[in-house]
Amino acid sequence: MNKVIVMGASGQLGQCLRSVSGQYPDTDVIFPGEGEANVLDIYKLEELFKHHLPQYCINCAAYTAVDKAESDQVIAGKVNKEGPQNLAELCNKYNAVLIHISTDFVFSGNHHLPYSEDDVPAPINVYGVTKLEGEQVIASSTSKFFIIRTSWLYSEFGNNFVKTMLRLGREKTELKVVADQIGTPTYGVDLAHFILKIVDSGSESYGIYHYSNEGVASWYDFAKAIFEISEIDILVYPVRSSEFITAAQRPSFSVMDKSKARNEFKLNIPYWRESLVGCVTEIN
Ligand SMILES: NC(=O)C1=CN([C@@H]2O[C@H](COP(=O)(O)OP(=O)(O)OC[C@H]3O[C@@H](n4cnc5c(N)ncnc54)[C@H](OP(=O)(O)O)[C@@H]3O)[C@@H](O)[C@H]2O)C=CC1
Ligand SMILES: Cc1cn([C@H]2C[C@H](O)[C@@H](COP(=O)(O)OP(=O)(O)O[C@H]3O[C@@H](C)C(=O)[C@@H](O)[C@H]3O)O2)c(=O)[nH]c1=O
Repeated sequence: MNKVIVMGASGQLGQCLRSVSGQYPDTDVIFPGEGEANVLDIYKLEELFKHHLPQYCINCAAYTAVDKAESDQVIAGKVNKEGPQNLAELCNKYNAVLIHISTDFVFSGNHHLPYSEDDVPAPINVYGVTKLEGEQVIASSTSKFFIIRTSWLYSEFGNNFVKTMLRLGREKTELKVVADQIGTPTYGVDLAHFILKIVDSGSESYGIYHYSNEGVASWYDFAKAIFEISEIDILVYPVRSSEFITAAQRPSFSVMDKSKARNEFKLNIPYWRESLVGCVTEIN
């Protein structure tokens, strides 16, 4: 029986993991409460490791407020860099595998073809910089790690773009959504299955993996699909990023190539719209 401990258990992805963990009977997944699993509290973290002696640690804890990070660099840096460093050092000491979640926002967005794991990251906002630092510090602190870069995460849990659109759809009659940022949505429940499949597989092919749903969309396409599937009648206008001003700049293209994950773990990844239908049904 694999013992797995989840950090950031009450966040969106943490809750997705909780919702599917029962489908993995050979894995004992522990979800510590927030008080006992602050990734910046190395002493309490070590107590957790000593007590549970996990084979895997899944790090879903992060500072994810992309715009706020621009003016909150210190705390974003601590959570997204020092947190992973603490966990990597403990995993190394207690011989556990670290599964850490990173982001498409480590890339600049200057590509026109999907980013592979070998492409050089060059983040263009504070959140992306701190997430890249988290990746780098893991790679220099331990060797048994999986870093999963994902993108545009949504689910029935926590805060995300789908839930924001459903709320705005109830409050407004029209909406502007950027059409010049291209990426791929990822259903958190699909990602949670991928993470627990890695654990189940016992794979030692450590390293960085890209994972999102299949396909390509702009935030505008994504919003249109959310309203269509939910049968919400609202006018949605495609706009340029320059017409929707935000504190943080976002990559204009962050589609990721998933062939490494697909081949290594024999995955059949759902197309983004299919998974969106499942999520919206779940929310309704
Ligand atoms: N959301 C997205 O669109 C994407 C997310 N990712 C990555 O996926 C991962 C999961 O994201 P998601 O679940 O959506 O994020 P959430 O913001 O929903 O969850 C993050 C969790 O981490 C917790 N947390 C913050 N600081 C600490 C700390 N010091 N110690 C322990 N826990 C802490 C938060 O608690 P609290 O709320 O109390 O601060 C929250 O529960 C993150 O690594 C993120 O960078 C990657 C691509 C897209
Ligand atoms: C609410 C809203 C947003 N937008 C734009 C702003 C932004 O460019 C885009 C997405 O907005 P959000 O702020 O919801 O999403 P954002 O926080 O940028 O999402 C990112 O989060 C981090 C954590 C990641 O790692 C990324 O992969 C990505 O998912 O949509 C509109 O154009 N119209 C709107 O009404």
